[in-house]
Amino acid sequence: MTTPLLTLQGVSKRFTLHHQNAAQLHVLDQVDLDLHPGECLVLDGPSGMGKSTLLKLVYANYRASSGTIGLRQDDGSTLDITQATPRELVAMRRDRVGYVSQFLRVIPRVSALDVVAEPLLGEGTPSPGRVEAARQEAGAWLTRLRIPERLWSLPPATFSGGEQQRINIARSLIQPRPLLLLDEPTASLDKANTRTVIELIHEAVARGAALMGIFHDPEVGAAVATRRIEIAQFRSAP
Ligand SMILES: Nc1ncnc2c1ncn2[C@@H]1O[C@H](COP(=O)(O)OP(=O)(O)OP(=O)(O)O)[C@@H](O)[C@H]1O
Repeated sequence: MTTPLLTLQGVSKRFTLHHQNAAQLHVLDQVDLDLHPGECLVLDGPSGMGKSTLLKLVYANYRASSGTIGLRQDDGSTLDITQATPRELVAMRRDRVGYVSQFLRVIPRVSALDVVAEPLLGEGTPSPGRVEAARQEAGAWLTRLRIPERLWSLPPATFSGGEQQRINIARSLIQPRPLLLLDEPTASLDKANTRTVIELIHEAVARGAALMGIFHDPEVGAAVATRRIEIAQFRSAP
């Protein structure tokens, strides 16, 4: 077995509900989990059990109440995401971890093509050649995800839910990062685009990425999973 890319040890998450006299909501308790390159781990479990919360902890949208989340770096060292500085998190999201949620965070006045190309531009001011190459690549992704060319120059704010979701997928996958977190990436998609996303997931697994995802469509989950876990096992009594 390969060395894990991601290692969760004793990870717990409680929310403090400030509108309810600071009551504590215990969502995840003592999560121990390894994720290896070339795996697609599907999170199963009823609604509200903490599947999205687990992905958000790994992406550092939420801070763990306890435990460590280790992400192996290229030099063999480990970044503990729970302790990472803002600068380390920016670099982590740029280079190492992609996150596809159901919703696109729209950037005002930026065209769909540039929204998708942007992760390829890196830091600083890119050369015109680099911008052109990134746009070419973005166009290939938009074509593959069946976004009509007439939409490429428009900002995605007014796109349909399924179109926005495909822009989000292209933007999140265009840069081949080692870890991908997928929160219902096919929720608004038709059959043809769902099949394309399944192919993209298979390609990411084949290149050695590690994936962790939530799929409410059981057929999609079955098509992509190399391993599954039931998230309810990490629930504790409040
Ligand atoms: N920011 C937050 N503040 C307070 N409670 C939260 C917050 N985020 C999530 N929760 C609560 O944590 C619990 C788990 O939510 P989560 O979204 O992780 O569930 P899920 O398993 O992904 O559900 P679904 O399958 O319905 O998407 C829910 O009870 C939810 O209300």
